Amino acid sequence: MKRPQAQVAVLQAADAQEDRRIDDVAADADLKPEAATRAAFELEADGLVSVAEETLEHYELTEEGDRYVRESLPEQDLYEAAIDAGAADGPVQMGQAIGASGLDGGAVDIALSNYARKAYGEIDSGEITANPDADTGSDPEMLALEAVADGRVEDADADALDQLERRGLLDVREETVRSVRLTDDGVTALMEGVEAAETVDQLTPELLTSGEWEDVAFTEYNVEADAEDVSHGKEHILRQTANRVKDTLVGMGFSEMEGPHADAQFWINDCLFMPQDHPARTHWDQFALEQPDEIHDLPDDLVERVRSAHKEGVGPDGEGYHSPWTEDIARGMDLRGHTTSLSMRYLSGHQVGELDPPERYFSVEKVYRNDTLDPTHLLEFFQIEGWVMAEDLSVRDLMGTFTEFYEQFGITDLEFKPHYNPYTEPSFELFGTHPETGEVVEVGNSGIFRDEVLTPLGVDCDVMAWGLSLERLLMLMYGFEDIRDVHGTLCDLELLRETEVMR
Ligand SMILES: N[C@@H](Cc1ccccc1)C(=O)O
Repeated sequence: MKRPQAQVAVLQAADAQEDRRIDDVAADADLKPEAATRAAFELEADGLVSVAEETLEHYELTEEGDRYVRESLPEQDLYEAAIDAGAADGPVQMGQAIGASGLDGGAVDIALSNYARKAYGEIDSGEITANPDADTGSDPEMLALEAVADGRVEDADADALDQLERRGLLDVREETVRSVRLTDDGVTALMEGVEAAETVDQLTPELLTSGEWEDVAFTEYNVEADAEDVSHGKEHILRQTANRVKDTLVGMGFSEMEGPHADAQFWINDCLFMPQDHPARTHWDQFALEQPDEIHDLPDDLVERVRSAHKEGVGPDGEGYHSPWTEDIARGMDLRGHTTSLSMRYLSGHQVGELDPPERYFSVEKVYRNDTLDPTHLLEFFQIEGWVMAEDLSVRDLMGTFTEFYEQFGITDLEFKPHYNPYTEPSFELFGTHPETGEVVEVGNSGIFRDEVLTPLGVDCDVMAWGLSLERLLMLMYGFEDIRDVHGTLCDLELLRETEVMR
């Protein structure tokens, strides 16, 4: 039988009686560990060897752990000092015990919290007692520290090891170890004789520069052979989904809007008929900018019409809030709390010129809100903004658009709830069902712009609009339960690596 050189070497180095670690096999076979691993997987696919995998844990004391094992744990020091101060007979002043223990700085807090946890005694309103029965000499955590230091991890108590890891006294590193063993077929193959095929299994720089590559025969690929995982960079799932959303909307006839992340309150709030003295004004809890603190280029004619809508109202009866309004406030700069600021810029005709209905625009862009972090909120998220301008739009058009859009992502159980926005009437919130928890999750907000918004913008037909959350869409598509696993500083890299892309 002819086999590539690396496979022959692994076959010859493997044993039928015992598992041999791939690293040892590689050393005997004079191969790099990766090459030996690959050859082993290829041989395994043909039934000539078996490959076993084992996860080994390596324990190592941290610098702090190492110090304690040579001296003592801070809580042991505190206990000794408390006993000396008479705390076994009744409460004594904590300051006295701490002073006598010689502990200072962060060590005091460490001592106190572990002292109480281990029931070495009690700490209450500045006084400390010592439990005379506490056996601090055989503290399980100290014993475990000693076991690790002496290379006898197997003697250590598992709970104590966990606790040491939590206290940062111990580092645990996992290693996957693979070993190979010859199968009966492998033994037979060796007995019948295995020769190295004159094939090349790797294209090397030498082959390329010498030109030899033209004459050699290459080993066939076995695309089914198991192989070692290599985690490489890939597009983030959120970015992938954002691009898919964009493609979907373009497919539905929309064009993309773009515009500033930091924008004037004018575009974020005033154009949306949110009174400057009204609580709704800050309902997204926008972040204000200190530098620059105001925008310079606002269109005068539009500013005038928006001012008038706020102060004098709109329409023959001048309906509206008749609220105070100053341009100074409108010029203030915020991080946008929604991308409806972009919709205002485009609808005003100042971005792409006069619009001729029907028109459809969208954006998939970041927005910023001073929310409280929790499983469904971050301080920033991607909003899928969109609007359709046409004659005679109704709520059915809005619902139909959402149904069509979400269907493309496999979401077919949308629910709508009447809602309030200062700038749309009617307004609707959208909900979907989380595939894992079964909970009904809000995914977006929508409505038909009020005349008080459209008239100053110079739009005289209907406009329906929405802001949907890309992250919530992702949660419904993939079943993620905590948005912090997906992005932000706490994200779970393993989850992101392993999540399969949906198309
Ligand atoms: N701006 C709204 C979404 C929305 C946009 C346009 C019309 C209606 C609602 C939000 O952030 O929730």
